[in-house]
Amino acid sequence: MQVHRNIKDLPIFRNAVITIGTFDGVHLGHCSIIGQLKEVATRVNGETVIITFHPHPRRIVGNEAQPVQLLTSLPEKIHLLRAAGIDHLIVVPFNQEFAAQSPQDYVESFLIRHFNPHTIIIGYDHRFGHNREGDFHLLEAYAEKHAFQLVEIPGKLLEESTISSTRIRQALLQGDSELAANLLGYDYFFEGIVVKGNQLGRTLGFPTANLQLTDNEKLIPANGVYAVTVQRLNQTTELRQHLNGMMNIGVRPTVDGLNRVIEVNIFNFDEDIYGESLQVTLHKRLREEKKFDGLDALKKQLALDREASQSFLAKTS
Ligand SMILES: Cc1cc2nc3c(=O)[nH]c(=O)nc-3n(C[C@H](O)[C@H](O)[C@H](O)COP(=O)(O)O)c2cc1C
Ligand SMILES: Nc1ncnc2c1ncn2[C@@H]1O[C@H](COP(=O)(O)OP(=O)(O)O)[C@@H](O)[C@H]1O
Repeated sequence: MQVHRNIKDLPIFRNAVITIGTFDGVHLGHCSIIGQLKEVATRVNGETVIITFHPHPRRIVGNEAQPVQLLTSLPEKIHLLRAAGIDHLIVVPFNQEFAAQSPQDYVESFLIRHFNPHTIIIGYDHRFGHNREGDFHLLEAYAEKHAFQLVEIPGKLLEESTISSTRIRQALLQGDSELAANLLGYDYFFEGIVVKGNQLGRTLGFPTANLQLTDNEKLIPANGVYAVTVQRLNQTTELRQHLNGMMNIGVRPTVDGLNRVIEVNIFNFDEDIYGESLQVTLHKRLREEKKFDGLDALKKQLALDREASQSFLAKTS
């Protein structure tokens, strides 16, 4: 897959079969659109082209008090789309100027001029241009004159599909990581750098790597204890070491209850990994975070959590 970030420097596409969207999460709903894109491209001997925007448009033109938290960082999205077998990904820098284009300019000066589409596959509710005034009907008006095919993803399919980035975000925020995984088609993951905590973990017999997420727009799932796998990247060899563990997301009411932290205890592991980067995949939420009556009670629970996590991971690996 070729990734293009400069609209002014695009190749000439062969029968571009295009879809447009933010594709946050690259979930199963997105995958069915990608399947359709590939099918058409094969039939017309064309290339599959996805146009996406970065930053997320809702971060630029949205008026939400809480900025939208994302399921995938840009590098993760690129990785997932590459794995899905797309030929070209165009990452359009989304800014006020791009958002302010009239819908007519968007179609003529952006879509047609730069992509000369053979086919555009788009949801019936897709909106574009200033104030999201452009819609499917406007594209239809251009289709004949500029000789491109317009394929509508039927509204019925979109409405009946229970898969949406919003629903997956809600599932993760409510602690339903299994539902999220069923809709994503993979287990949710994030990446972080190991930072110093208050060095209490090792005295409990459960050292925990405290993580600072690499991408601060990434969604942090609900507080609680999770069975996880960890990928540790060896910077020199670029090999990934796969490890099992358990993770707590929360404020640790037993010890301080102040800041929200993400911390992972890795099983059968004893190395100093401060400053390293870990990718953590959530496999199951085991329980809520609780306030224990002292550190001994917490330690006993951690031993039970380790058993629960190990037995869950043994079943799934
Ligand atoms: C799997 C796991 C579950 C945890 N569950 C709780 C909990 O329910 N309540 C709590 O107060 N702290 C919980 N903790 C956090 C511990 O209090 C924390 O790891 C300990 O204070 C060490 O902190 P440090 O890494 O800053 O040294 C949990 C930690 C892990 C790794
Ligand atoms: N099994 C393990 N799981 C997680 N971290 C470990 C483990 N063994 C050693 N470590 C190292 O110890 C650190 C965690 O120890 P801890 O006492 O909890 O300190 P901190 O409060 O700084 O996180 C990790 O950042 C890592 O460098």
